[in-house]
Amino acid sequence: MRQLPLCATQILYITRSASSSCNDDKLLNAFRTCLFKRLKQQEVQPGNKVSIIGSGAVGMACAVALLSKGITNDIALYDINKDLCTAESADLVHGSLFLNNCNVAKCCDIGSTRDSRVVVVTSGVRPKANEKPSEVAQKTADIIKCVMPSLVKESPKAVFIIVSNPSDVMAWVAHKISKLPYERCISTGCHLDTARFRLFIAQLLGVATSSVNAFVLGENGERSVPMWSSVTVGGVRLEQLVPKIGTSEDPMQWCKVHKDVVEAAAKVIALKGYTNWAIGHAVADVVSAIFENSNRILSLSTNAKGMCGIKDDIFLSLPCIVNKWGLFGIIRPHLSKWESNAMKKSAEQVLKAQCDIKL
Ligand SMILES: NC(=O)c1ccc[n+]([C@@H]2O[C@H](COP(=O)([O-])OP(=O)(O)OC[C@H]3O[C@@H](n4cnc5c(N)ncnc54)[C@H](O)[C@@H]3O)[C@@H](O)[C@H]2O)c1
Repeated sequence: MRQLPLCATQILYITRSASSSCNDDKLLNAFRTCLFKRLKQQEVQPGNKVSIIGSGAVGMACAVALLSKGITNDIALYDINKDLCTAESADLVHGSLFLNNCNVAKCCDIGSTRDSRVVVVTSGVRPKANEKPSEVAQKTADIIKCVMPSLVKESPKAVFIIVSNPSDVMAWVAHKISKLPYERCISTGCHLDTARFRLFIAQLLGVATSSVNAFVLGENGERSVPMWSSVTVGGVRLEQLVPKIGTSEDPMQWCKVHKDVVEAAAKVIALKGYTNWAIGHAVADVVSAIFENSNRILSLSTNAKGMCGIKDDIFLSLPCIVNKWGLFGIIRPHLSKWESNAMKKSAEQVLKAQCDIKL
């Protein structure tokens, strides 16, 4: 039996009073507080300019997804490798006729990213053979530390989406360096892991990916947490059919689906050296949720302190309400005992990686 959160007790108290109904303001406010933590709303940059930092495989996949889906027609590319940046922007802008008359500016200096509505940070390094993950993380953190102050100076009201890996730790580095408010400094976190999770379940069941409702939360990596207790297909909770779903006691061993999610990127990297297309679409989806002021709920990495029993300032994926302000709120997940333990391990993993970074 899961414990009721404090605000749920408050709801019970209010409903005991006469004539309360679900459109009662007091009751609704208590209910919203129970469901999600609300973040602040601050002035944001108008327009639809998206700056992409890093014109490598991921940066360009983001650009192509944003342009081909018509999410923006105004992109600025910035990369320390000026030739690559010049070539990629020219190659894309040659397709302007087919891409909403798009403008793809190459930025020889960070100044050209000025007044971006969204800044997508993909600059990083690819791991060399035998290089430790902590070494790659430190090199990437040094890049984030180097670019963030100027990016924020040029676009102080932009929403920053950190994609560079390890993305939870890099979003924390970006926040520490920039002091941006949490609602405007996020990482794609487990948004792609969630998409893969929904896809793999859908493939097994023979239904559309969009008809599987599910979330992967926690660390973006091996310690991500599949929310088996809330997976629904056509309104049916899978846990009702397989009570121990996802755990070691599950006779159907659905945990293999999550193993596939965790190993998905490595399998692609083993064959082509990197992943880019799916993350490009995941980023474009987050940007569209912002531009459309959609209030859609996506699994993004944000400061998780105070949620799910987490006591440290760490970035982890939680179901986030996304709108024009960036993050509008964070859903308070109701976790099973198994999920709660897994979240704790996820948090420990991120904290350990974070402590290894020299800021
Ligand atoms: N979050 C996710 O789910 C996810 C998925 C895939 C890849 N990634 C990460 O995205 C990042 C980029 O991957 P990639 O395959 O595009 O790598 P890449 O090597 O192809 O591109 C990285 C680019 O960053 C540029 N760069 C380096 N230092 C810079 C600086 N100081 N300023 C501007 N640009 C700089 C490089 O010149 C390079 O062009 C990596 O950290 C990767 O691990 C994250």
